[in-house]
Amino acid sequence: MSGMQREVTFRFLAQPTDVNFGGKVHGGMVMKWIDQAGYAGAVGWSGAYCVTVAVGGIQFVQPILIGDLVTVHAKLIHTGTSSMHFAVDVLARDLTHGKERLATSCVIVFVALDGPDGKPTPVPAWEPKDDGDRTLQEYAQRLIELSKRMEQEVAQYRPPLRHEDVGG
Ligand SMILES: CCCCCCCCCCCCCCCC(=O)SCCNC(=O)CCNC(=O)[C@H](O)C(C)(C)COP(=O)(O)OP(=O)(O)OC[C@H]1O[C@@H](n2cnc3c(N)ncnc32)[C@H](O)[C@@H]1OP(=O)(O)O
Repeated sequence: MSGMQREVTFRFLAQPTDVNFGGKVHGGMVMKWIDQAGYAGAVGWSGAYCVTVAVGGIQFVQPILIGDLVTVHAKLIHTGTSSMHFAVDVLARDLTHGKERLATSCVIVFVALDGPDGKPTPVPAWEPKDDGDRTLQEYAQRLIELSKRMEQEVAQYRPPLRHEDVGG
């Protein structure tokens, strides 16, 4: 039921196909897991088809190795009209030693659409319940501001796209 499921957790083992030549999981693979967990959270919250629009504050803190137990935890921390902002932590645990460590964290933003090729559609509003929630919501809002400033910065240096550049 939409508006009821705030958190999603994926848990699996890091496999040889996930790692680079140095034996560490590719950053791109970690981002794929983040995208998938965020997508599951966004669809679970909104009950609609969702697309990724932004990722902010991503930090690769520690590597993930083959055989580590990986936990990807996505938690809704802010909703706009059609957007849902999830704080995602990726944790890794060497099963032989048992200690879990933070590998990667970020905030990922999804927008609910009224169909796979549709337009943004409203999502159920989420309200913070305690000070911890309020702190996370403020963090999401600060990242939106930073993202807008970054877009303005990038726009100054990106040449305008021509019609033929986009395959039209
Ligand atoms: C039925 C099929 C089943 C399939 C099931 C199988 C799938 C099983 C595997 C799934 C695995 C995972 C999948 C992941 C999902 C993808 O990876 S989707 C692919 C990557 N993403 C895209 O292609 C999206 C491309 N972007 C777009 O199409 C357009 O930007 C959008 C999202 C339609 C928005 O259009 P727009 O005209 O910019 O709309 P606008 O009203 O201005 O903004 C909408 C909202 O986005 C927010 N926004 C826009 N830009 C930003 C930004 N940079 N930062 C923050 N917020 C932003 C706005 O603030 C606004 O928020 P609200 O105020 O409504 O809360």
